[in-house]
Amino acid sequence: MALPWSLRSCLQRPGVLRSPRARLGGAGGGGLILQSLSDDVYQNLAVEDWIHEQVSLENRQGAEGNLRLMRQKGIKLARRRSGGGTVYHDLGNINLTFFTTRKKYERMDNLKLVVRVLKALRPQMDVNVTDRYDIVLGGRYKISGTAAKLGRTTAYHHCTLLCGTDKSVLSSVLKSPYKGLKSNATASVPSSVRNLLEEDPALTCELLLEAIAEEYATQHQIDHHVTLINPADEAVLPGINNKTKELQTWEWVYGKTPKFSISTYFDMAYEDSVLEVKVDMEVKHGRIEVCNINAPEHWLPPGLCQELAKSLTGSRFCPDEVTVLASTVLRTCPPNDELRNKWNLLCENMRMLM
Ligand SMILES: Nc1ncnc2c1ncn2[C@@H]1O[C@H](COP(=O)(O)OC(=O)CCCC[C@@H]2CCSS2)[C@@H](O)[C@H]1O
Repeated sequence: MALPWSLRSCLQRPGVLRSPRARLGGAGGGGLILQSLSDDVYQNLAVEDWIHEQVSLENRQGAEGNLRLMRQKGIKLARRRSGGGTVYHDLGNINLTFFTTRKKYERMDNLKLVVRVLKALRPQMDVNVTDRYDIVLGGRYKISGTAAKLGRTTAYHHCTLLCGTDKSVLSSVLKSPYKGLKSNATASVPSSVRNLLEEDPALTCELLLEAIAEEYATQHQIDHHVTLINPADEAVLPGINNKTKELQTWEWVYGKTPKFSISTYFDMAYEDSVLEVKVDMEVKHGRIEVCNINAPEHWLPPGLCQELAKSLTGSRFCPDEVTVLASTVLRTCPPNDELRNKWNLLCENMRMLM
């Protein structure tokens, strides 16, 4: 079974995520090509899970990307259940999911199908599958990334296909703002990316989806008909909305983040001076386990820095938590306007770290 889909802008970490347009093609015997009507990453990931789990039962990921920029731009963060690195999705990116039995799971065959379609559409186009299952254009520009999930008896392989994605957003949100970030998480492998539309403006997502579905049907000798699915339709996919909700929980999106540490500093402009603040944090499963904040002693009493560090310890690595904790600590602080201004400035800078 094959499922193509695209997503509204979002960043997808391994271990979760997805977007709008989707189709799937069936494997062996009968087969099916589905296309998701939704561009919501959580709904589309839920459909994948749902389909995978219906056939059998049976994953880890990193803390990459610029979360602050994503919040500013309204880009959602999702975690998928498969492996691989962090990828960016928007409506200019096609996602294809190939569901098979575990025995018939063969990523190279699926990717070759996509390459065959591209070569049939544009014979001059130099597209190849690399040994790490990327599809590259001109020998170096990535147009597709791959990830997979293997169950006991079933499996799925999914891949992206960059058609007309906003590359400047892609590269800016994937760049970590932390200079001193260390983690044992599986790191992404950054590549130079390219859109198929840059090669030929006629290669739209619609045209590509149609051609891939057609080739899939021919290769698997199944009906060419593409079945549209609504990932909110409980009648067709019982339990799907709970799955979608689960994929949106803090516990799933952030709580599964492997341990990482940040050792950084920021400069704060206060009146006529610039102050350097040093911050060290260890974060496990999305919660701050160790926190040290060092601001110049002549500027803010060390006790106040320690108070903030203490209250952040054990809390979620999330700017909203800083706001709540900061106002709680502020209530115990002497009613001194200068001190309060400095405190607010420090807290705002701590928020911006997250
Ligand atoms: N959408 C998209 N397509 C292709 N390449 C991308 C994309 N977004 C980012 N990148 C580039 O790939 C690297 C990460 O490469 P890396 O090889 O580390 O990870 C992947 O490719 C994972 C692919 C997951 C595919 C799933 C299929 C359906 S939903 S998500 C990143 O730093 C960018 O340079």
